[in-house]
Amino acid sequence: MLHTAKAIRLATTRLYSTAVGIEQGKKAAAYRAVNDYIDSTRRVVGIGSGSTIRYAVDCLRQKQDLSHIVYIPTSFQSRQLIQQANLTVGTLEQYPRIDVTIDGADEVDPDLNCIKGGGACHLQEKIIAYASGTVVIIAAVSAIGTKCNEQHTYHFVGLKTLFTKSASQQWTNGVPLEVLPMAYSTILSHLKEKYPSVKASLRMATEKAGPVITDNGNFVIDAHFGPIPSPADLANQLKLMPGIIEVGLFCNMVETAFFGSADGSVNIQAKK
Ligand SMILES: O=C(CO)[C@H](O)[C@H](O)COP(=O)(O)O
Repeated sequence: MLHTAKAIRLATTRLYSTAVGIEQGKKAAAYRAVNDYIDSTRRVVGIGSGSTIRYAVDCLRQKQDLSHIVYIPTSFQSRQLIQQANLTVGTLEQYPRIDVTIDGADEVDPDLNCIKGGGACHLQEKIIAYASGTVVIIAAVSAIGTKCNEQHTYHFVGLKTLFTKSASQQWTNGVPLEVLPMAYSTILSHLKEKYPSVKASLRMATEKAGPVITDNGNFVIDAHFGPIPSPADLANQLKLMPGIIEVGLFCNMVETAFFGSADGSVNIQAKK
């Protein structure tokens, strides 16, 4: 009994310190990216979505000399973050071209191709990234623990990490595909036929009955293809399937990725 209580205490402490370490890593990456990339010469800055971007907005909020910058959000969450920090929100309609965008990622490969869309925001994120002169990614270098999102609790080891061979080795929840609701079932069927080993499912909500609905009123399919040696080819193939609106593979878009560790150090990877 005593042993069990001690084991639970130990496990809780470890989990807590790991979670704290992950947050420290996210913060270190975000602050470094802001300090390296956002100065007073910037006019229009894109703000990604997710948990790591919160630290970037927090850092931007504290910079007095950046008050002229207009921030373009990539989601409802992102717009709220900008507004709550009393920063200026703009739209893509007003500012079709963006100087630089900072965003998070679920997995990044050595060529800085990313899997994104863990928060189901990848359609707007990709539009904003494509409109940006420069895209930088921020993430914790490694994460051991649990992460909750709308769909379910993820158990992962080394989720945010540079991987060595090909995309989709750490992020095994699948490549997020934003799909038109009327097409989801036929897309699942086409995916199975075209990629027999794929594990694909409709992302379900936890705080509501039924599927996750994106900010754009669509559904999300998570399609796990196993390791992806050529992410750009896969993304292009998937985009040809009617009903798939956007694929959570961001290829050849990122200039620099910042991976933060619990000790505050940041591993910076630049596009080769
Ligand atoms: O692509 C995203 C949302 O669609 C996020 O940027 C990605 O999931 C990373 O999120 P987090 O910073 O919470 O780890």
